[in-house]
This record gives sequence, structure tokens and C-alpha cells, in this order.
Amino acid sequence: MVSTIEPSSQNGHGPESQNRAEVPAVEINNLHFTYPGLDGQPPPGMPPLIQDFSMTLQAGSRCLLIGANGAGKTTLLKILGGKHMVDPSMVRVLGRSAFHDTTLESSGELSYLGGEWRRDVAFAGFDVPIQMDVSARKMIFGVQADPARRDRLIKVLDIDLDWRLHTVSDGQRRRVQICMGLLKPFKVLLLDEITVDLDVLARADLLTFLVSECAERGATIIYATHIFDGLDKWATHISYVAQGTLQLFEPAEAIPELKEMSLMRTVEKWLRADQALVKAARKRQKEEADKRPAAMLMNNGWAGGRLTSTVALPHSSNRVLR
Ligand SMILES: Nc1ncnc2c1ncn2[C@@H]1O[C@H](COP(=O)(O)OP(=O)(O)OP(=O)(O)O)[C@@H](O)[C@H]1O
Repeated sequence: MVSTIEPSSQNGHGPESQNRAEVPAVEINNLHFTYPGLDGQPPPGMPPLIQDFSMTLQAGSRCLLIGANGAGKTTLLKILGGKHMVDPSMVRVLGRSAFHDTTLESSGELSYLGGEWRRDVAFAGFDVPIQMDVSARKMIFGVQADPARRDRLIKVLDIDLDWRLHTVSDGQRRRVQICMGLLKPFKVLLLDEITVDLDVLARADLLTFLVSECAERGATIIYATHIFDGLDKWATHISYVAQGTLQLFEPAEAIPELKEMSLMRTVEKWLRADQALVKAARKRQKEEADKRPAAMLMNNGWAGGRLTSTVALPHSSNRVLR
């Protein structure tokens, strides 16, 4: 399953983008990934969590990564962010292996704002808890950054530099954290639901800022989220994942459902259709497992809720660009 999307006019490419387009910003080739069990080995009898996953994004793209809880979005973003080791041929960011080439992250070219990042923040070379008694000014000015970019982000996120982080609200603290995460001019940004605490204005202004980063600098963003407010026209591409398999990857403008209904309704429709199939497959699998002798279940049976084989979902293959 190979999907390649060329940059579209809505990506805001300037003339100097010719070179950028030669090396895709993100390239995933037939990715397979399994979390190791306690013995460090893949659990026997289970299919890979992520399988047969291919997707290419050119510079300037904004891709929404959509899928049910447990679909594999965070896992995928972590792999792209170099947090999990995979064969370098399967995942390239800016033409390099994110796991093996640590300069991608240390240079700020690749930025991952996800789970662990929500609790701590990189400050002066250390990961420090975001709730410590320190001012927003000290945190934000502790990161080496272009002063104009810093001022712009402080304005976009409407940050009061005198805020003490241990006394402000969750949303205010999150603004400081997001500001710090965006201070370096990233080329590829991976966002794993970071806007949950933001109010409507902060979220809208941040989303607008991210659009300008792609249009003006050719940055590429993959954003995993369950909150679709304000995102109807935001993405250039939609990537829909179910059971670790890419079900749909298309330019947003090429998705017929989005011409008729909102992004939220569209996603709800996809999820409901897939949920019904997965539930039925789970039931079948459990019934089969119940019939087998207990000894056989050790290696080949019901896996406590996870399917031991993939269900063909209605979107499979035909919705992925080839
Ligand atoms: N460290 C781990 N070890 C083993 N399994 C894991 C680990 N992390 C996640 N998983 C499993 O991988 C599957 C996908 O998890 P993942 O966090 O990638 O899903 P997600 O799409 O981001 O879900 P959500 O929308 O709930 O954040 C889940 O079944 C989860 O239990």
C-alpha cells in the first residue's frame, strides 16, 4: 500500500520549494511495528500493531492523523519522532532516520510535542516538571531563539511573562509549554493532541499560526487529535488509521464526504462503520477461542480484547492514494 501525495497549491509553496520537494518531509515505507513483550520479544500469535503502512508527505503539508482510541496514532508519531527504533528504510524524516540521526531533534528540525512532553518541558538542557515555581519569562527566555519569533509566539499564545507556572491555570501553563516547544523553527512538527486545555481563542490563533508556518516556511505538520473544532479547513491531507493500518490517506479537498458534512460528522461515520465490523470480528474470535482447549490459547487465541487478525474495513486500500 503506497501513498504519495504531491504538494498542492494550498500548501503555499514558494519558488525555493523546488529543492525541498525532492526529498519528502516524511516518508513511511511499508512500516511494520510491534511492541515487545516482557521478554523483549514480540508476543506470539499477535499481528504487528502497525502493519503495511506507507505514506509520503511533501514539505508544506498539514496532515491530520485520525483514528479511534488505540488505533496506533501515538505509536506512529513516536516512531516518526525517533522514540521507537525501526529499520531506517521504513521511516525517513527529511530523508534521514529519526531514531538513528539524533541531530534531527537536537537541531530543532524535527519537533515532537506529545505525551511525555505534556508533563515535563525541556529547559536549559534538562526535562523539568512544568508545574515548578518559575516565571513564564524565565522558561521562555531560557531557550535560545530568534527574538522576533519568540515575540510572535508570545503574542499568538497571549502569554503574560510574569505568570508563575505553579499558580496559573492548566491552559495558561499549556500556552507557555507550547510556546517553548515551537520556539525553534522546526521543519517537521509532530503534535499528539496538545490543545486539550486551550480555550477557543488560543486554539484558533495557534492553528492559524501553524498554517502560516507551513505556508511561509514550508514546514510540515502531522497532528493527531480527537478535537475537530476549527479543523474543517485546516488540513491539506487526512490520514485515517484503524487497527494500526492506514485506511485512508488523501488530500482533504479530494474527500467527497467533507464536501457534504463537517469533519467531525465524517470521522464519526468512519468510526461507527469500523466499530461495528471490529465488534463483530471480536465476538467471532472470542467464540472460536472459547471452543478451543485452554492449552492452545497460550499461543493462538483470544488476546484479551485485541484482535489476533486484521479485519478488512470498508476504507481499506481503495481510499489510499497509490
Ligand atoms: N509501550 C507499550 N507497550 C505495549 N503496547 C502499547 C504500548 N503503548 C501503546 N500500546 C498499545 O498500542 C495500541 C495503540 O496505542 P496508541 O497509543 O498508539 O493509540 P492511539 O491511537 O494514540 O490512541 P488514543 O487515541 O487513545 O491516544 C494500544 O492497543 C495500546 O495498548
